[in-house]
Amino acid sequence: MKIALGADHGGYHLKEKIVQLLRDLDHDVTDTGCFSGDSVDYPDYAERVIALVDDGSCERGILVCGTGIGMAIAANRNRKIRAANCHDEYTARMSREHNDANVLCLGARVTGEGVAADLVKVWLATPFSGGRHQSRIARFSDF
Ligand SMILES: O=C(CO)[C@H](O)[C@H](O)[C@H](O)COP(=O)(O)O
Repeated sequence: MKIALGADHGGYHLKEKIVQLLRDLDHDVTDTGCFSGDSVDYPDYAERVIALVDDGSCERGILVCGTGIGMAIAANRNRKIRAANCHDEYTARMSREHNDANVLCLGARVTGEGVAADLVKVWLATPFSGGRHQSRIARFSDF
C-alpha cells in the first residue's frame, strides 16, 4: 500500500519507527518529515500528508505529533480526509470499520512504540464495513 508519513518534533522518533516497520512490511512509504527532533510546526507536515492522500498519490496517511490531536484537527480540515486519533487496537479497528479513516493520527507522548506498532498493523489490515456506515460518512462530506 502507498502510505504517506509525517510528524512534528514531538512525533519524530515514533514516526521513524513506523517508517521502518512499514518498509519491513513492504509498504511503499513516502516520508514527508520532519527529519530531526528540532522544533517544527505540525500543520506543515499535516498539509504535506493530506496533499498526497487528497491527490491520490497515497492511499493512506499516518501523522504523528505529541498527542495526535493537532494533526487530526489540521488533517480534518480537508474534505477528503477522515483522520482518526487512535490510542489502541480497538480505536484503530473501529476507525476503519465504522469511519473508513484514511489518515491515522498518533500521539508519541501518549502511546508507546509497541502499542503504536500493533495498532498501525490493525489499522492497515481492517476494511471499511460500509452499509449504514457508508451513508453516515457521506453525510458530512459536504459540511
Ligand atoms: O499539536 C499538538 C497537540 O495537539 C502536538 O502534540 C504537538 O506535538 C505539540 O503541541 C508540540 O508541543 P511543543 O511544546 O512545541 O513540543
